Amino acid sequence: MLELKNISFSADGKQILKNINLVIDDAKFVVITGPNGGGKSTLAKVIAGIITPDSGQILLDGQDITDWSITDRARAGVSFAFQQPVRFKGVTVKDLITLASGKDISTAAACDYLAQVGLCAKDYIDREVNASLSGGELKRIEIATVMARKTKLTLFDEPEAGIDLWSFKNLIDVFEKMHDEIQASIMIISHQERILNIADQVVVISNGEIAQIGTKEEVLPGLFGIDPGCRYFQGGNE
Ligand SMILES: Nc1ncnc2c1ncn2[C@@H]1O[C@H](COP(=O)(O)OP(=O)(O)OP(=O)(O)O)[C@@H](O)[C@H]1O
Repeated sequence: MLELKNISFSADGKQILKNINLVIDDAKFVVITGPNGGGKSTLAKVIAGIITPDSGQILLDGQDITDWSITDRARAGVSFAFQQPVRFKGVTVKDLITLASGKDISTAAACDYLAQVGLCAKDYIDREVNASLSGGELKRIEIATVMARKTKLTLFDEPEAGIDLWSFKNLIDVFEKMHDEIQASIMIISHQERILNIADQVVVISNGEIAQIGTKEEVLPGLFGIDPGCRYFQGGNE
């Protein structure tokens, strides 16, 4: 279980997160949504240890990890898939998936992860994770590595961004499979209605605060009912 207690964060004199209190139970599929600039990515970075909050506590299974480094949090089972994935010059896709899995997996097993994210494994398995990969390819490779890592809590920041050509349904299948197989908590920042639809819990962050929290049945009607003429959320890519 992940617990955030009174998390606040400011930068450049602006309060970006204001006293956030949130509990993510084990094996839950949580979607964080809300208007642009509301503080969603900042919150994910606080959880992953990329930025340190000014005040408040982060507890993972009751243990205070507020001062832990990204590496220590990763070892404790927190993974973060960036909005803009990082490239690793000199490292092949197979190396990256093997590193992520933490054991010496076979080429066939590594290829299986690539196939699940819609990449033809033979075309990618030996490629270097460098600038020659497109943004969408890189994003899918990152999702494959996160699947191989099988961590307790995985954070995805707008996983749908840049993967337009990959059928949206596949992405949803990947998340549902991860959720079912690993019994892990998945926390996804998304504006996509179809991702919101598969959430156990939806958290709306606006202006640095939790504006609403509940099941999709509780939260979605209010969100979509605000202004029927102006749909804030995007439908999935058909
Ligand atoms: N290091 C920083 N210095 C100054 N302002 C920042 C910093 N990081 C974030 N912000 C501001 O904090 C606010 C929240 O940013 P954040 O990226 O968390 O929003 P978001 O909800 O993820 O937005 P989006 O939906 O557009 O991705 C924005 O107004 C952003 O400009």
